[in-house]
Amino acid sequence: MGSHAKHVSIQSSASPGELKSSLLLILQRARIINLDELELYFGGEDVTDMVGFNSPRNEMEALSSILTAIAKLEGEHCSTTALQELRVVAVNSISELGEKFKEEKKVVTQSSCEQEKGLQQWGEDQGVKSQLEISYFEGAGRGAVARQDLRIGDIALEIPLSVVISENLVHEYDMYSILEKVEGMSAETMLLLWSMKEKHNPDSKFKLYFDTLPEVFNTGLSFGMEAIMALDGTLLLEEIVQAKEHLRAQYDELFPSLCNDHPDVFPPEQYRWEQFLWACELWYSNSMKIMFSDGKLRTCLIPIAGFLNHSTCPHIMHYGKVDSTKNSIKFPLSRSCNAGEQCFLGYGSFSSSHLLTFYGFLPQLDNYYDVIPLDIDVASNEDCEHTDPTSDWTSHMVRGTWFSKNHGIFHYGLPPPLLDCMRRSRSPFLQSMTLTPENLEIELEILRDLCSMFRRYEGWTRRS
Ligand SMILES: C[S@@+](CC[C@H](N)C(=O)[O-])C[C@H]1O[C@@H](n2cnc3c(N)ncnc32)[C@H](O)[C@@H]1O
Repeated sequence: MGSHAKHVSIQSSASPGELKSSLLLILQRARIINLDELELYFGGEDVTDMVGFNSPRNEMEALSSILTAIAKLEGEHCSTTALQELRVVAVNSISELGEKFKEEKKVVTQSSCEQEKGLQQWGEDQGVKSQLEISYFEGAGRGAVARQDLRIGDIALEIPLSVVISENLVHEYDMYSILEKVEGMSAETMLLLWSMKEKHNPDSKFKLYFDTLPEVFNTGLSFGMEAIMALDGTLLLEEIVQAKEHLRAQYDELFPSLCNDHPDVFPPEQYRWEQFLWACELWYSNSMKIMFSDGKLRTCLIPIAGFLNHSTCPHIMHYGKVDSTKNSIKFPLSRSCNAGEQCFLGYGSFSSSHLLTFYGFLPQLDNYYDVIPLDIDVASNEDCEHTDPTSDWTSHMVRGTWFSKNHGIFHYGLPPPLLDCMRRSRSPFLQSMTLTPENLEIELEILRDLCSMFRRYEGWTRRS
């Protein structure tokens, strides 16, 4: 790390070129600080491999952290022209990144959004502050569009807690006294059962919200026979089948007994399996995890914010915490969004199979989180743990080698911890990766091992 711990000094008379170079030096360090576990795994053994671009997420987080540091310095009265100019260079870099990883979605002009407008109006009457309006987009349903030019730090949306659907709400309903006695009942399941019934309540406070929800979600959980047949033999189908089996078991544990024991509270016609699945899809694809002022993380449905679509390089990244002074949830911008442009949220670092199973869409751009887990017999690789502290990963995976920076010998675009583990299983006392005949022999063995391992996934790769 030695050479990376240097200070970066910026002259007040720095030229634009010098400012760009300074930003790059700071950015190289910020990228490392903001690496996530997956990026560390695929990154390399040496931090110098990770000072370059790692992923849109890492780049956005790194640039945002630089802006935060600049704002902090300015707050401490260190405001200088050089600092302000550095800020401009960082903001421009974020815009360039946004352009490069832009999600292209066309507005469907012929679809009216009367119901959505009604919900927006209801929200605003309840104290929602919104800089967004709703439109339909090709292949993505509704999405939110900036009403005016929005800059970094602007609040695109602010939702008071009074219109957020969270576990506290269920406590006010008669089903709560029944559900709280059911062993193993979670707050999420209570909310799910509550939403199945509330959807049909003509007097619900959330009637306008329920009216805007799709009748059909089309996530992987409700894929029809044709899609299932097409996915035969894939890891994706395995994920979908497992998720569905889990939900079915959960449903069978609760029904029909709840309906039999309390038909007035759980009318059988509102608690069929298809309706349960609809509610699961609603919660999987529309809920957000929010940190409340008491420090508890709660799964919530947030009307209006639920119209925001996902992007790999979103405008809104840092959300999910209740502002205790305002008792609201704010959605601030991490990159600017021009008037008329769709404003995207980051749902999380999900693989495409997860997005398809639980949200029903595939991202347009390359997904850095698409990984294939590998089963490696760790028992025969015990030496890995003792000889090298950097190889203590217990699970291994691969992803598209085009994401990798290093394709040369000893690397092959594959994750270093995986190769390391395989090398040590072949030669526990291997010292270095030098071009000796012995090492090359080991490399050949490893490549053969990899070939046979990947052959097991051939069915999957041929289909994907
Ligand atoms: C929170 S909702 C967003 C609003 C949604 N488009 C609607 O009309 O209700 C999440 C759902 O939006 C869709 N979606 C979100 N991001 C998308 C994207 N980038 N491309 C396509 N569909 C997307 C998926 O159907 C997903 O399940």
